[in-house]
Amino acid sequence: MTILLGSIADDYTGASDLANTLTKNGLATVQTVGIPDPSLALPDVDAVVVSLKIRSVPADEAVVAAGQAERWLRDHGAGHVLYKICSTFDSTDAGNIGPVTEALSTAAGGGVVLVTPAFPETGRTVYLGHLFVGTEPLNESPLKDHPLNPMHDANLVRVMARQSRGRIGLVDLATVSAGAPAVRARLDKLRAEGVTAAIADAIFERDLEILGEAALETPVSTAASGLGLGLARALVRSGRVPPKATAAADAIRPVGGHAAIIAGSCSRATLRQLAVAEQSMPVLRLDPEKLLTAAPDEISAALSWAGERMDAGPIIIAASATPEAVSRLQSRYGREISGRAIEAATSAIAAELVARGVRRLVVAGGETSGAVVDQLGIPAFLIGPEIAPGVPVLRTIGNPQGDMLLALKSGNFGGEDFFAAALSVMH
Ligand SMILES: Nc1ncnc2c1ncn2[C@@H]1O[C@H](COP(=O)(O)OP(=O)(O)O)[C@@H](O)[C@H]1O
Ligand SMILES: O=C(O)[C@@H](O)C(=O)COP(=O)(O)O
Repeated sequence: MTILLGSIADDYTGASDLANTLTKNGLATVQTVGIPDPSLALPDVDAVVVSLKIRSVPADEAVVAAGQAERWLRDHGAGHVLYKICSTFDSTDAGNIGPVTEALSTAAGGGVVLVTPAFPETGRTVYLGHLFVGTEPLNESPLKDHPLNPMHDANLVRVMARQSRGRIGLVDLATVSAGAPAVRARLDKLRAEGVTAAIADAIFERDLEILGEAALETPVSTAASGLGLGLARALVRSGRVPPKATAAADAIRPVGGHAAIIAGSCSRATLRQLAVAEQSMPVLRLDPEKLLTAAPDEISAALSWAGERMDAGPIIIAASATPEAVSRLQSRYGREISGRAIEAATSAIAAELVARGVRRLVVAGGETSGAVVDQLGIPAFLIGPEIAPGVPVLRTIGNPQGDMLLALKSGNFGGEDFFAAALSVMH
């Protein structure tokens, strides 16, 4: 297999979001969970997105994992490697967006790395280095209350500088609007000034097309799905993408079995989606404190509840809680400990539901999805049709439990009827 574009995603929902964008923009794409085992039969694709679960781990761990994935992607032909981060730049000051970007750039021979979380289709825009989520600056958006990576600064040049050894520059909107040659000239100037990475403004898709064209001439970029759109379109325009039969129809073939939804995201969007779904589906609200203090009991109670309802239709099990409840729990038990314990419990519940016949599974939350997919041991996914911007249907490849359909929903994504919409295309 020789690929044109490689990506390392810092979480699994983000990986499926990017794989969806690449597929929609003309690249046959597969999502792998970690570096694929050589025995795994992958289809012939233009792009591979290696999903890692490194968004919230110590930066040095993330650097090692991303470096191994980069080598695999380069060995399989990738001329450009995109480090897929969150469109809301989720990371703390000790986060790894800076360190991983620097390590990938060094491995590829240096230069200025273009960095942009812009993803206009989901309302993420960047102006003068400041990230907006819809109409709100990042630090006033719901991301200020994220359970693991609360975001308190919308100025990404500053955020990235706090995580980086090198200097961080800006490619402003006026330069982007002037076209790819102007962006290249700006990167050359920044490089001469000793800058190692630059936040790029982008508001419209055409900005991302320009940035994609400029980035494709460099070995590494760091971005959300928006730049994926630009890179994919630039590759297609270059005539280097061989024609292929579309795999979307194959990816959506029915799998039968029971259907379940597991939610660990505490985002405003997920809380609303749960409230809406509660009107038409059985929803079990887990007791988050019990998941920390008496997990086996709470898990087996949840499984009995599910067992009584699964034959009749889809069920939802959620740990999700309001920002106030999350912060109460965290102040008692610690942020990291609460998050990891709840992930362990939700993934244990998901695995047991699959053992009892669930074959269609929707997971809400990036960290939660990572924990669930790891627990199930799924090695890779084909990309099916889009349910909502950034969320495709996924079909397992090489799954020990047999073929399953999944949707890994980023906490912030999807309309208020997302859960019903997802199940309506997963049969
Ligand atoms: N009630 C709760 N209290 C505290 N933390 C929670 C609660 N419910 C879920 N969590 C944790 O919050 C984190 C949510 O992150 P994630 O799954 O990535 O969602 P999102 O996609 O919204 O960022 C996970 O670590 C999850 O275990
Ligand atoms: O870029 C995005 O916003 C998503 O692809 C993503 O990574 C979201 O992260 P989670 O909300 O943690 O799933």
